[in-house]
Amino acid sequence: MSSTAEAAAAPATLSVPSARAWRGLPSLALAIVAVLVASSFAPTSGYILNMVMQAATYAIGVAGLVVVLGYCGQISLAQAAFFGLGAYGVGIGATDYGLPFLVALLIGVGVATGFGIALGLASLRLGGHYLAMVTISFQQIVTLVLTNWIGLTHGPDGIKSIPRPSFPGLHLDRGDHYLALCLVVLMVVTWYAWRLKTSRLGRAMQAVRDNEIAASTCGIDVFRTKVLAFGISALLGGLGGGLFAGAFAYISPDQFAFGESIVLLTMALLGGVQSPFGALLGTTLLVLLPEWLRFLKNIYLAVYGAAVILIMVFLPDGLWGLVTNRLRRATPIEGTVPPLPLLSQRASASGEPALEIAGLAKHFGGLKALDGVDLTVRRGAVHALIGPNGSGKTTFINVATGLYRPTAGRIRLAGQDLTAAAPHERTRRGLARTFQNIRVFRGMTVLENVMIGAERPGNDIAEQPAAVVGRALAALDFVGLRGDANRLVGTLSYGHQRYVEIARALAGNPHVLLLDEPAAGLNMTEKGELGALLRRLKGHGLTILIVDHDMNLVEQVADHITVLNFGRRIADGSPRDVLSDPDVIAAYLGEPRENALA
Ligand SMILES: Nc1ncnc2c1ncn2[C@@H]1O[C@H](COP(=O)(O)OP(=O)(O)OP(=O)(O)O)[C@@H](O)[C@H]1O
Repeated sequence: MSSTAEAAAAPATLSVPSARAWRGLPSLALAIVAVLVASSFAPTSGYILNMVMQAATYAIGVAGLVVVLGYCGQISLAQAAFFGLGAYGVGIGATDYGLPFLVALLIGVGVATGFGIALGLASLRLGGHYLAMVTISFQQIVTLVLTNWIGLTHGPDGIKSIPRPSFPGLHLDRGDHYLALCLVVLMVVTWYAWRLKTSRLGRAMQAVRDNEIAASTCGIDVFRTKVLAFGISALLGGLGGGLFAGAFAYISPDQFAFGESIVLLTMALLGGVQSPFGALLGTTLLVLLPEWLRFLKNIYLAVYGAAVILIMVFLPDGLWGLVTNRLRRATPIEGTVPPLPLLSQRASASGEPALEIAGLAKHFGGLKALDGVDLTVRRGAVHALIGPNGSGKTTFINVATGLYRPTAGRIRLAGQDLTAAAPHERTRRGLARTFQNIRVFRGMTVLENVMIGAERPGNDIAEQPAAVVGRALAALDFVGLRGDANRLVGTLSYGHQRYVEIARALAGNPHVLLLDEPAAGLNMTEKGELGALLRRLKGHGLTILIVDHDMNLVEQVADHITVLNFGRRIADGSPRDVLSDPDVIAAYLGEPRENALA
C-alpha cells in the first residue's frame, strides 16, 4: 500500500468520469447538424416518416424510464400515462383552447411532471412490487379519465386536427421539418440523460438503486433522490407525448393505455435500461421489428415475441449492455487527475468529546438490545466497542447512525444533538460508517463508489467535481486500490470490497468514523493489512469507533475500550484496565489478555 504523500506526488492516469459540464456538447452539436441535413432528405409525409416520428417521440419517453428504472432502480409501469398527459396537454390546449403549441406543451409536461413527483412521494412508504402496483393503478386511472371525462378529453373519439407549432421562418407543419424538431429534442434528451448518469445526482440515483441503506449513510437523501427521478422521468414522458400529439395530429386514450406502458418498458429493457443509447436502440428496434417481420405473415407476432424474450433472457443488460461491456474491457486508460491529499482536516488528539452517547436504549419488543449505554468517543482517539455475540454492538452503531430510532437516550456529534436526525443528515455533519455485511454499490466502479463518499454533503470539496475525483483517488490510494479504480466493484475480492467501503468513508473526510467489524470475513493476510491500515489512520489522528471481535486488532489500535454485555455497558476505560477486568474476562475474553497485563 502506498502512502498519502505518494498519492499527492503521482498523478493518476485513469479513465475517470469527467466533471466538465460541456462534455459531449461538440458531439451533440455535430449530431444535430447531421440530423438537420439528413432530415432535409426525409419524405414530407407517408409511412416511413410516421414510423421514424413514432420512434423519435417514443424514445424521448423511454429515456425517462432509463432515469427512473435504469439509474434509480424504481419500477414504473405508468410511462404511457405520462406520455398521454403530455399528449393531451398539447391536444386540449392547442385544439380546444387555441393556445400556442409551446404553451400547451409546457402545460402538458408540467401536469405530467407534477403527477410524476406525486408518484415519487408514494415511494416514501412503498417499494418493490407495492410501488409497481401503485404505478399500475395510476396508469389505469389516467386511462379511465381520458376515456370517460368526455367534456375535457373528447372521450374514446379522441382529439383530431392537433396543430403543429409555428415559428417564423420554420415550416414545422411539414413532416420533414417537424421530424427534424423531434430528432433534435431527442438528441438533447439523450445527451442530458447520458450526462446525468455521471453527475452527482446520477451517482446518487445509482447508489439508491444499488443499496438504499448505504446510500443514506453516505449522506444521500434517498427519498428526495427518488422523487427527483420520478419527476424527471415523468417530464421526459410528457415531453415525448406532447411531441407525439403534434406528430400525428390525432390522439385517443387507447394510445396511452397500460399495454403501451409495457411496450415502453420493453423498449428500455431490450436496448439496455441503464443507458439512454440503449433506450434509443431498443425503441428503434421495437418500432422497426414488427415491420421487418411482416413478411412472416400470421406468425410474425410470435416470432417478434420470442425474439424479445430471448434477448431479455440472454442479455440482462440489453443490447447496449452487450456493446459497452465489451468496450469497457477494450477502452484504453486515459485522462490525468492529480489526487488530493486525504484527510485534509487532520484531527488533533485533543481529547475533547467528538461523539457523545448518553443513556442509549433500543428495545425490540421485549428484547433490550441496548439498555442505557453511555459512551464518549474523544477527538483523535481510536475507541473500541467489544462484547459477546448479540451484546448490542451493531445495534449501537445502527442507532448512532440513524438507521434505528432509539427507545431512549441522546446522541451528540461535536456538541450538536443528532438524536432525531435522519441518517443522511448525520453523515452531512461528519459521521461516517462501514458495515459488518459489506454494502457497496455493485452496479458502479470502484472509483464511482468512492466518489459518492467524497460527495458527502458538508464535505469541503463536495461541490467541486474535479476535487471529488482527486479525493476519491487519494482515498483509494490510501487503501491500496487505486489500480482497481475502473473495475466494477463486484469483481473485487471480499477483502478488497471492505477496503472500498473504508475508502468511501474516508473520502468524505469524516469527523468520526464508525467501523463495524472490519475484520469480519478477512483471511489472516488481509487482517494483517487491515491492522496496518488502521494504524496509519490512527497516525492521521482520525477519530474512530471500531467494533470487532479480533482482539489482536483491537489491541493494536485502541486507545480506549467499552465492553457491552446483554445491551449494558460492563466496562469502560484504557485497554490495560478493561482487558484485565474480571467481569470482561468472565463475560467475553474467557482468559486475561497477555498483552494487556504486560
Ligand atoms: N432488527 C432487529 N429486530 C429484532 N431484534 C434485533 C434486531 N437487530 C438486532 N436484534 C437483536 O438485538 C440483539 C443485539 O444484536 P446485535 O446485532 O446488535 O449484536 P452484536 O453485538 O452486534 O452481535 P455480533 O457480534 O454477533 O454481530 C440480538 O439479540 C439481536 O438478535
